Amino acid sequence: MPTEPLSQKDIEDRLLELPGWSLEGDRIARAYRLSSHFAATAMVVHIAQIQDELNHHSDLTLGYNTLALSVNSHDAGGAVTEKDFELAQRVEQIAPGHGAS
Ligand SMILES: C[C@H](O)[C@H](O)[C@H]1CNC2=NC(N)=NC(=O)C2=N1
Repeated sequence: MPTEPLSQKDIEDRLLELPGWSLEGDRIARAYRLSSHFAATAMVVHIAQIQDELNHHSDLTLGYNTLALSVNSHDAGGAVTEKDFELAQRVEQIAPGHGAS
């Protein structure tokens, strides 16, 4: 996967395909709400599995029934790259199965 920084335009274009995700400073981010603390915790574990598979790791904050992710690429000097969007896509794919919204 390329690790070059994406342009502002590329980031905005890709965010259009990821409802709920936004640019927060130099990171892409999204929060999810779940039905319970256990459901949120289970999704964290699933995300951890994906992150290890991709070797790309978000900052992930677990609340009572919420979780919040933000990610950029320190490999690219803290810029947003394709890898960040790949992780976001993968998390979006599993979110419905966890009842996350
Ligand atoms: C050595 C290893 O490939 C790097 O530290 C990986 C691991 N996980 C990572 N996660 C994120 N978010 N950004 C990175 O640049 C990154 N780099």
